[in-house]
Amino acid sequence: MSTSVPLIVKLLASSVSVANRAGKIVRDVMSKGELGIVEKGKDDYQTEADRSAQRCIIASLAAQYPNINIIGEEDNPDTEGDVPSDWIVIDTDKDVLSLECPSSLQGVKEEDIVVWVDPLDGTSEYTQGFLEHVTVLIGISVNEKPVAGVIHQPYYKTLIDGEKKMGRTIWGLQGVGVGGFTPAPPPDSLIITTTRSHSNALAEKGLQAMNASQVLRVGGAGYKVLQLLEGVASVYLFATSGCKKWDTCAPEAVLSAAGGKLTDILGNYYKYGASEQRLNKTGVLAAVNNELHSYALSKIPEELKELQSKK
Ligand SMILES: Nc1ncnc2c1ncn2[C@@H]1O[C@H](COP(=O)(O)O)[C@@H](OP(=O)(O)O)[C@H]1O
Ligand SMILES: [Mg+2]
Ligand SMILES: [Mg+2]
Ligand SMILES: [Mg+2]
Repeated sequence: MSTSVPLIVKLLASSVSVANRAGKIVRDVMSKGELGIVEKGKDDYQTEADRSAQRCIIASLAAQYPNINIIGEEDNPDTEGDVPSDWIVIDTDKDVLSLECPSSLQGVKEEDIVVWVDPLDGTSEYTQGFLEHVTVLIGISVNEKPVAGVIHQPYYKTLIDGEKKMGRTIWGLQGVGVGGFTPAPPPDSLIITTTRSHSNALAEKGLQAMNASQVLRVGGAGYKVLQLLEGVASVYLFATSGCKKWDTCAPEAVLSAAGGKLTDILGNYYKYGASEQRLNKTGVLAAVNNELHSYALSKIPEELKELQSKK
């Protein structure tokens, strides 16, 4: 049966299943309490959860899709050894597997795809106990465009028949929409969501220019995009460099499948080909619809745009 499922749909269904497994790894590392923190650079950390979740995701997808280029955030010195067998997930999410593939994506081949993996988005928040901000991101791009993605939130709590369930998985597919949660309209006033742990003078300049009624400072690109989709914030602004392709690929795919838009602060889309530079040099501006995105873009000072484009 699965041979008749178009590649993009099957890959998205695999990504949902493996993101759930990676989320469990993220919770298990925290429960054990041995985070194994490594400082990669200034304000840039990696934990055992980042390393293990990435090994789980890449090993699982590479085993099933050998010709897809999969790029993960972490340089894993320990990828050489065997990945534990219970980390290799070959299940596919049944609901996603039954989605109708849009005609524009039906002929996609493994060679056309680049998958961007952020095994743990919001590492600073993870180490500081802001666990709700943490997400696992798997972004699927075709010919440089994010067309499908998964945002898994390992610490999201729900009660099902009186029983506590941990984690939820949100997916998006171009031309189909989003699933795994209920989107909500944006707030009535302008509420901006932005970085909690990576601000600088340029980022603050951008925020000031927005003249927002409220600024929410939270961790992770995945969580900020969830706030847009759930009507908690109107605009996500990070008017400086620092985010990378693995931070924005899945969030952009999910947001655009829901009718939203994620660009740099000049209003240009990022490209997700394998040879693109990892750094999103010119910042992030995102909103749940084009109108809010254009409004926010019009408020960014020209001087700030010029400064960023020259960097
Ligand atoms: N100056 C910087 N240096 C390193 N990473 C940065 C950064 N600014 C943003 N990022 C990365 O972009 C993601 C979202 O950032 P923020 O939470 O500050 O909005 C985080 O991903 P990771 O947690 O996956 O590394 C964060 O590390
Ligand atoms: Mg990181
Ligand atoms: Mg990240
Ligand atoms: Mg990360």
